[in-house]
Amino acid sequence: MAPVLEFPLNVGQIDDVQELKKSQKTKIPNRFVRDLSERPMLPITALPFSSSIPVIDLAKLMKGNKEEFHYEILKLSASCEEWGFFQVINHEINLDLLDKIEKVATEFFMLPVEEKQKYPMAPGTVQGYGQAFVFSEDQKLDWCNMFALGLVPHSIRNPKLWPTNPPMFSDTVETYSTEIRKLCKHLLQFIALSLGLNGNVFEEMFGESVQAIRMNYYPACPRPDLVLGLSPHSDGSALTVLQQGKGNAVGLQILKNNTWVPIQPVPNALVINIGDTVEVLTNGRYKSSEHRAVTHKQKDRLSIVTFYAPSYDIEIGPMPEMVDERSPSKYRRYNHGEYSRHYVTNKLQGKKTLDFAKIAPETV
Ligand SMILES: COC(=O)C(/C=C/C1=C(C)CCCC1(C)C)=C/O[C@H]1C=C(C)C(=O)O1
Ligand SMILES: O=C(O)CCC(=O)C(=O)O
Ligand SMILES: [Fe+2]
Repeated sequence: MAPVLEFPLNVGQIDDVQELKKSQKTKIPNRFVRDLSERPMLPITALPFSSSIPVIDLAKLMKGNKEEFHYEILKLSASCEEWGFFQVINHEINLDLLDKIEKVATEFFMLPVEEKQKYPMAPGTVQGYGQAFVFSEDQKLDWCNMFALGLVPHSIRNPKLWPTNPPMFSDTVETYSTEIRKLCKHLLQFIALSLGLNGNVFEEMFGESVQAIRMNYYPACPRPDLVLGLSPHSDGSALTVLQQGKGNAVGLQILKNNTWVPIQPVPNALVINIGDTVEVLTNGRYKSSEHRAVTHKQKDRLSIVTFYAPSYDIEIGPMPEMVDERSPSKYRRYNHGEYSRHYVTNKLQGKKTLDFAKIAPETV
């Protein structure tokens, strides 16, 4: 199933942000200037909770003793309930591979714009090079260039969008994605255990999980106070794995208690967040938190993001173990393919996309 819009869209002129930057103008085009209520508060680095996102040691879950395992599982459960985010260390992914994907992604974004535009993201679609989630002429744009590919199942791949340059790009994406897929499977097992469920419950339910990768390149911006790198949203996936470029600016922020909390990168860690699907399956116990990216005046930033989601064929709804008299069902049952289509055909707008699944949107 290709989740695309079927009518022609007029999205207006979408400027390539790296090219805008090269033109050395300090004036930000109006389409990137956010309304006052949406503008980020700067400085962005020293807010009170900035170091609070929990760090989970996967080694303690995979091969720790009983006490270590128990402690880490409790930490995992608290992270998913309170933050919907955590960072994972000792994730068993070769650090050279993390460097390599960052290298090929950076090389790709450094190519001449004409080369990158050989893989265009058509309006209303989410794969290729450009800006996703733009549906109208008057929609504000993100200060970001994106490149995204569907990976699994093979039927969602568009071979025309796989770059031949840099030469190692496609092979590196394949190797990286295989490793990240294993990590997602392990994390979902521990997430199930942290809920008191059978460790295989998600994998058995998901069928052949959908996997996609998106590389986000946020050039430095002369007016980071006026723009957003990426609009506020929650992810439609079950789980998202985010790799932040080494030595980059801090840019990811999570909305917690009505405050945008910056995520300080931990060396060699991967950021994990709970997506809408796990929020629905757990009947809201584990949160798919709203997040966004902001830009930096001097430094560029790269993030490499993997979305891991159930097969489009499966039906989703709160798991019976997560529903009782005190916690009645907050979400209806629906087909994940339909949710996916709904997600990719609407602009990123906080957690609004999840209204699709809510029984009483205003009360959850
Ligand atoms: C911000 O989220 C996304 O960009 C995104 C897109 C994912 C996809 C591709 C880049 C190509 C193949 C299809 C797919 C929709 C998976 C998020 O992915 C989430 C959203 C849904 C829904 C989902 O299943 O994964
Ligand atoms: O770049 C980031 O830190 C955020 C990326 C993100 O949230 C996404 O791609 O869905
Ligand atoms: Fe996201």
